[in-house]
Amino acid sequence: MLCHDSPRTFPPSGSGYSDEERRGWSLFDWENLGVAVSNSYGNVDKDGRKVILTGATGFAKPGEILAIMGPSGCGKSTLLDALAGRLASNARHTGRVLINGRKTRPTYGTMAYMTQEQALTWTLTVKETVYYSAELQLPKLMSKSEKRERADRIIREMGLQDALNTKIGGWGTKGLSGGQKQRLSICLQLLTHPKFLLLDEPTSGLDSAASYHVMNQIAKLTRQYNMTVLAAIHQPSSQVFGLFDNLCLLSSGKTIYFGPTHAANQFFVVNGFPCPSLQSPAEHYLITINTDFDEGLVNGKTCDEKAIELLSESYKSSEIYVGVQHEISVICQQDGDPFVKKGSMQASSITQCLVLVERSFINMYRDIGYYWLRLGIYIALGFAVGTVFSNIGYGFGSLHARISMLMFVSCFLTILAIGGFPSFVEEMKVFQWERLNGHYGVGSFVISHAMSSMPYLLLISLIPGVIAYSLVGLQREPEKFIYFALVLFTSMILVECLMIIVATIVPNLLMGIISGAGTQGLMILSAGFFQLPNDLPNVFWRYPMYYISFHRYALQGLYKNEFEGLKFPEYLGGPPTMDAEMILKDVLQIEMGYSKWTDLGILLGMVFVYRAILFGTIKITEWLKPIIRAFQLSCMSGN
Ligand SMILES: Nc1ncnc2c1ncn2[C@@H]1O[C@H](COP(=O)(O)OP(=O)(O)OP(=O)(O)O)[C@@H](O)[C@H]1O
Repeated sequence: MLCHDSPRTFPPSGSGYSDEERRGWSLFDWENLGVAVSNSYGNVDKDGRKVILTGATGFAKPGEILAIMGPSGCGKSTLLDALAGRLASNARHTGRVLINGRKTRPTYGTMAYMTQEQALTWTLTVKETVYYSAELQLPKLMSKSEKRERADRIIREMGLQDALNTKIGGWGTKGLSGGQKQRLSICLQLLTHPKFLLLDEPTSGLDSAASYHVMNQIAKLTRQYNMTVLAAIHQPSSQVFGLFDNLCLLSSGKTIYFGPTHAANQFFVVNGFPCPSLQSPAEHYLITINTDFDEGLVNGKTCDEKAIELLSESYKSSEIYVGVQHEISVICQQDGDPFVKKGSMQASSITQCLVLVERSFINMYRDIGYYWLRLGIYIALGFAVGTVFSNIGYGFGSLHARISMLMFVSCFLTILAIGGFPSFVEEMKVFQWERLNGHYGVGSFVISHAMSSMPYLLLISLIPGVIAYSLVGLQREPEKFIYFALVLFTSMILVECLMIIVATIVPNLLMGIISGAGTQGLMILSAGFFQLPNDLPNVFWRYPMYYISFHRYALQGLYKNEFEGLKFPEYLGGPPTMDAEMILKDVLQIEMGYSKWTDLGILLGMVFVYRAILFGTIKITEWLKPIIRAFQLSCMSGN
């Protein structure tokens, strides 16, 4: 069996750590950790709970790699999630998790965690992705060239230099392979040399040579920067296995072995499962503890639940387990450094905003579904509106046509923002992943997204606006057209923000599209067109919907803009006796106590309010999640 070059003493010699050793500590320990989920199917107990992990005890130390291994579904990811404080909402954990000997709940940005699901901006190249991430994550005192140097080095170390200018790919565009994406995700996590690095299957999708190179680089950085690394790993080769300091073997949620990698072989020998001479130890352990298949035969012994039970009991009565407990008790007696966020070590908020604006702008430019597709549809609709209402004129019939045309433009064009929803969801996924890993703050995201989308929103409101306005023949004064375009532009900004708020609350694509369309439908219904304002039922529709629907201000502004100054001939042709302002007030029940500019002002004010709501929604969601979880857990334990 291949072992690490310099095996560490285990249990530790002496009873404590020196001050030098404790400086910059990053120490994990967990005792009797159990995880159960509710609302699950399959083997559940009488309370409907399924136990995923039970009695897990262990630790992870700086400068060392702990490998978590076991058959698929044994609870490796669940253990990492529990340690990172990222369990699913239906999961409850028992037992104790300490960081630096203190009970701390890991929050945003306190550790780097590469989950199995990658969230990468698919339109960017490898180089762009790592460069932008370096600018976001690395300290403000570091120069741009130093950041790029580090990014280049990490790209090289992960063997991605040949794919430097390859786009990540997605949505039917093939870019990086699965293994390359995996390595890119590792690059992003390694940029800052984080104190805690959790990797869920870092070598999946990689061939054995690539797996070794990647893990070897991680091992080097682990020793060089004293990082504490935990990696859930499938089927490592002997070479890769030799890089690990400690091993945690799980089977059906039970710990079969936790201790130094080099002592595992002896443990299996003692328990009657010696490793065949030509087999890799890691492979042997995994075959031995896999109970998923009937034919599991190792050295003539069938590996069933009983064998697992035997190994688990044997481990609990072994000296190795005593050693683990001793190590944990030593750790707990130490007064470790408090666990701090890395915020102070990052780029300034202004730099983060500028980098995010640039990155988001490029993504919007390259993702056809973000704006370009909509622009095409808007142009087509601009022509459609222009031809249906062409040369509207000033006859009595034009009164109704004007009202309908303005209604269609202000409501239907904005409702098409739903078309960009898939892109919003993708962007939110990246944001949420980067946020969890503490790459930047919520404020930087909200401001940068608003700024990067402005040019595109101006484009998609102006071009179809010009087409529809000129073909229909609305009032010719430039001031009237500018107002028309400004209302369209502001409405686009608002609807865009509304959809991102929906994507924050409902990140599921289909549910988000339905929720977004439903919300807009309610706003349009209460805008005062389909039912006149005074006829809207007071409860809900008038108060508050009529007052919070931005479509109402857009519609009123557009009506005032178009009708003010016009006179219509009476039906059957006669002298111009119908004053348009009278029509606005008496027929359309428009509030004439203030000018159209006030309507536009309200819309602009709403832009800030909506962005503040987006900021608040993200913050509240982050704040509420642990509270809801705690409430769910107390309900579960009350069962
Ligand atoms: N939130 C959850 N709700 C219901 N079941 C869950 C939940 N989380 C995990 N499980 C179940 O717990 C078991 C362990 O899952 P986990 O993802 O930890 O396994 P794993 O060892 O990481 O597997 P793999 O190696 O295939 O990724 C699986 O059967 C999974 O379906």
